[in-house]
This record gives sequence, structure tokens and C-alpha cells, in this order.
Amino acid sequence: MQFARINGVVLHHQLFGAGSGRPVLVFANSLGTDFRIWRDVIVRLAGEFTILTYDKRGHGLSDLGAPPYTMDQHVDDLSGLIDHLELGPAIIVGLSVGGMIAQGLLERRPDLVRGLVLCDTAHKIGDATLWNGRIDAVMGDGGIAGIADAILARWFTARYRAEETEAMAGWRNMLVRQPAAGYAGTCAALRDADYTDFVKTIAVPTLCVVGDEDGSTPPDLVLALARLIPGARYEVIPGAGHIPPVEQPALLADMIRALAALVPSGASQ
Ligand SMILES: O=C(O)CC1=CCC(=O)O1
Repeated sequence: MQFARINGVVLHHQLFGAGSGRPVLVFANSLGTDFRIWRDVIVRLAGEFTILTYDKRGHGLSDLGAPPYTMDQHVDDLSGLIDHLELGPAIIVGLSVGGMIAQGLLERRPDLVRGLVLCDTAHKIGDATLWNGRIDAVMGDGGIAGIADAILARWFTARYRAEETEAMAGWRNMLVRQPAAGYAGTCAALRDADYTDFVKTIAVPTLCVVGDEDGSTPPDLVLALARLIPGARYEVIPGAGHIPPVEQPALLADMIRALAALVPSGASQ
């Protein structure tokens, strides 16, 4: 099954390798994307892990629910989906808002988390002015399309944007086809979430990783996150913007594999 009703909302997801007994990786994606961004990472890791990807509410083929959202709602959707699929503790790989969902999952359901890969994310992203401006823009006449160029310039390196014209057309389609209310609803969750105090208590193996040309959560912000988390590793991926699973999937897959090797089986925080 690719659809499950969790907390009253149908969530689109894909599960690979169920019942294999392999360690579990869960991938949580970013604002304005769906789980297709993980494909080139997943194909590299599929033989070694059980893998869950999903579209958070208001994105992809998942239901809209009732925006605006809170980060706790996104977190509770993910914990509900993991419980529903009986996956047990997992390494959570979260990109941007997906990385905040990962932090929130560890806070609210530490029994479900063995390790964290926090990719192009932070303990706090942006401020109320930024997110309220983004909400007004996408709910206005221009919709997501009106700010798509600016978003894509932060997501992808200049080289990728210039050379990968077909891919850029596809990723633009993905972005502008997200429901504006789902996008704006998640902007509200980002505006209101702050894990600064919580991340200082993290005690599971954690990698903080960022594309060297990330224009949304730049390396100095992700380094600040890594410095708050006891024992966290920090890596910079060359030749990537805000979405390394698209631009540098092999490097990111290697880093996920290395983090997974540090995670004791059976352990959660
Ligand atoms: O849209 C952006 O600028 C990038 C981003 C911020 C939070 C998120 O999930 O994506």
C-alpha cells in the first residue's frame, strides 16, 4: 500500500525492503518538494536498508488536511506513519523542514529514533518576517510560481541550473504544483518552530550535512546546529545547493552509510 490515513490525513509513502530485517532509514523532505527528490540516494542504499519515504501533509499526493500546520502536527504524522508500518526505531534523514521534523520526532518519540542525518537544516530556520512574507506571496495572485525563480536559485547551484535544463523544468513543475495552502501551512510551522534548547540534549549519533552553495540554510547555519549537538559530525558537500540528494546523491549516500555504521543496533535515545 502506498497510502495510509494518519491523524485523519492520507499520507502518500513508499516502503522498500519491509521485513528484510535491515536497519531502517526514514527520509523526510523539504518545503515545496515531494519524496521524488530522494530517488537517486535511495537506489544507492536500497540493498542495505529498509527505506521509508513519504510526502508530508500539504505536499505531493498527501492530503492537505487543515492548514496552517504546526511542526508538532508534521512530527505526529511521521510518528503515526512509522507506528502504522511497524517499523520501529530508525535513522531519520531529514532535509530542511524535514530535518526539523526529525528533531521534533526525537523530542516527542525518542523510541523511534536511532540516529539523525540533518541535511541542510537548522534548529531554527528564518524568522517571522521571512515566513509571513512567504505566506503572503504564495497565497497572493502569483502563487508559488511567483516566487519559484528565487526558490530554485537557492535550491540548486548555478552550474546545475545552467546545464541541467530538463531537470530544472521538472523540479520547477514539482515546486509549482504543490498546493499553495499546503506550502503556506508549512511556512507557518517553520515560523513557529525552534529546537535550539532541545538539540543540546541530543544523544543519538548525528550527522549535520550541507551543500556548499546552499542559499537557504547556508553552511555557517548548519555548522552552528552541529556545534549545539553533543558529538555531532559536520560535513560539507561540494557542488550542491539546498537539495544535495538531487545534485550529489552519491556523496550523500556515502555519508548516510557512514553515519549508519556508527549507530548501535537496537538503541534509541
Ligand atoms: O524554500 C526555501 O528557501 C528552502 C527551505 C526552507 C525550509 C525548507 O524546508 O526549505
